[in-house]
Amino acid sequence: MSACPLYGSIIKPPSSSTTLSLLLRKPPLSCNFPTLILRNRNSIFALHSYDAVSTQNAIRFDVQDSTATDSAEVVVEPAEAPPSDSVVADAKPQEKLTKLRKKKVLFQEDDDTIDNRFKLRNGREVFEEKAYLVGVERKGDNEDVFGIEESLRELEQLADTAGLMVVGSTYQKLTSPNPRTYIGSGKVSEIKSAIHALDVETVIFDDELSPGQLRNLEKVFGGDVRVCDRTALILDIFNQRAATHEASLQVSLAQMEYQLPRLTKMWTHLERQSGGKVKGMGEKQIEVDKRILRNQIGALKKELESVRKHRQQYRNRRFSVPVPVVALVGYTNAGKSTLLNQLTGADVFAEDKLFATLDPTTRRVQLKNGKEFLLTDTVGFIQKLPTQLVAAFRATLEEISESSLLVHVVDISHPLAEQQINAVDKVLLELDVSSIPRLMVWNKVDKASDPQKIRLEAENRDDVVCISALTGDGLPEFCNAVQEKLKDSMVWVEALVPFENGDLLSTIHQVGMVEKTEHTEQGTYIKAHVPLRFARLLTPMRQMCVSQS
Ligand SMILES: Nc1nc2c(ncn2[C@@H]2O[C@H](COP(=O)(O)OP(=O)(O)OP(=O)(O)O)[C@@H](O)[C@H]2O)c(=O)[nH]1
Ligand SMILES: [Mg+2]
Repeated sequence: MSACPLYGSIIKPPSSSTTLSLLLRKPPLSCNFPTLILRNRNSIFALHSYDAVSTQNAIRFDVQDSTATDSAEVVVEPAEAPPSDSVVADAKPQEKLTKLRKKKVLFQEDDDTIDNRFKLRNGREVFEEKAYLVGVERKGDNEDVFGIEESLRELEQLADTAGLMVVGSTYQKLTSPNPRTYIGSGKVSEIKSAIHALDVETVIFDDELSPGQLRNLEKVFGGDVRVCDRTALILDIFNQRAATHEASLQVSLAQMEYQLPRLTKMWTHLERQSGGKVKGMGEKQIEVDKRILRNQIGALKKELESVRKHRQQYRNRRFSVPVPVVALVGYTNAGKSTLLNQLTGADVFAEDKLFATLDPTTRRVQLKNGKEFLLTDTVGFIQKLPTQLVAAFRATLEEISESSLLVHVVDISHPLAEQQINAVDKVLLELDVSSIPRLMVWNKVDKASDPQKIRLEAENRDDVVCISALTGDGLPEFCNAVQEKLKDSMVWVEALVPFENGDLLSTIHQVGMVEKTEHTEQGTYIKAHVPLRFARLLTPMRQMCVSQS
């Protein structure tokens, strides 16, 4: 069995001599099913997380053991056994344990303080860790349009969404981040003082840290402080929020790909033992761990592929009824789900948190004039979106690439609305969807400081509609604009539909834009804009029409 390279620390002491109630802080990149091995002078015993009460960011193990003492050492292993060619497979249990990183159980807080820090969020118990945020403002960097303070504010929102309690933040102006520690040595000392003064448990960096930076910072801050970056935090939020099998697979894949280059960390103590040289057991173990992880990544990709095939079949079935599909895209928290709920009476989870939605939801929008279209809600975007996530969510985002129209929902009341628009455009560019027509929607007009000014500005531009998804203001105009835009993506047909194809005629009315119908002896003569896929169906009737004229 191989050790999990990233793990939590014990944050709650045994509460009585007979019941050992341990809270294992779950790291952002923890294994899904860790085994906890508790070892003291007298005994070694293993627990599996499925025996445990799982909270969003902590796992509670309740065990009956009167021999447990506060000097117990704790290690965490993944539950699954490695492939049989693993070099550690034959090692004796005792030896294996010595290879694992050990941690002293530290009991610093009493039960009451700890219990107060459990908060109920969305019906789940979350342990509020104390977090400290750190950013770097690059001197003369015009690309960093968000500005460091705004970027840190967004990071705070992300931390809050993940269930952390932000107790402080700091940033430093640098030409470029320090390759060893991301920030300069003076700043490192300042953060170390803040860690002690504020009892900080997690330090979060606003940019993705290299594996080396992560390792060095963990070393200077000390073993009990968890160091993570924006990417790990976003991955953690996605992990917490993944509700479907497909979303879970996608997040696990992204997490493992993030983890792969960072695997060295676990074995640094072995490297030290071998006199600082990276040869020997530690190195072999890294290779084994990397191979195991690569195998798991391969298996996950295969499983995702089969899930995708199912989804494709479902989508093909949906396309057999040629209702145009409109995809809602936009920055996280812009109001996409609220808009879908308002228009369709759907019950998609919408809240003032980042990444409320992970899975695409599609609902039918029926208009008063009898027309209809399908509206798809998608995962929100964010600046500095981890590339692993974009890649892993490509399947989900296929919903976007196969739609007839993209509706870009913008929170126009946000002070950085323009920067958010640019961040979304950047992701859309990566997704290669430039050929799909777009409609821009300025949402939350009710919340803007000067709604009238916003409305006037929108009127001067022909590609923007102002709405309030919350109050329903502007929704009829939105539906009209969607229809007009859809018309642009349709093709013009003139066809003679025989009377026996009455169903077809009503579908044309449903999905297309009918300009004229005329009953003739041979059937109904129709002039309309219809979706391209549908136009193909009508080809024989179009020829009939030509031969008639
Ligand atoms: N005042 C106001 N609040 C709104 C409006 N539309 C949405 N909201 C609020 O904004 C927050 C985010 O809304 P969601 O619909 O969850 O946003 P989303 O774009 O789906 O977010 P993600 O799923 O995270 O990408 C919620 O608290 C909504 O109530 C609006 O028109 N006006
Ligand atoms: Mg949403």
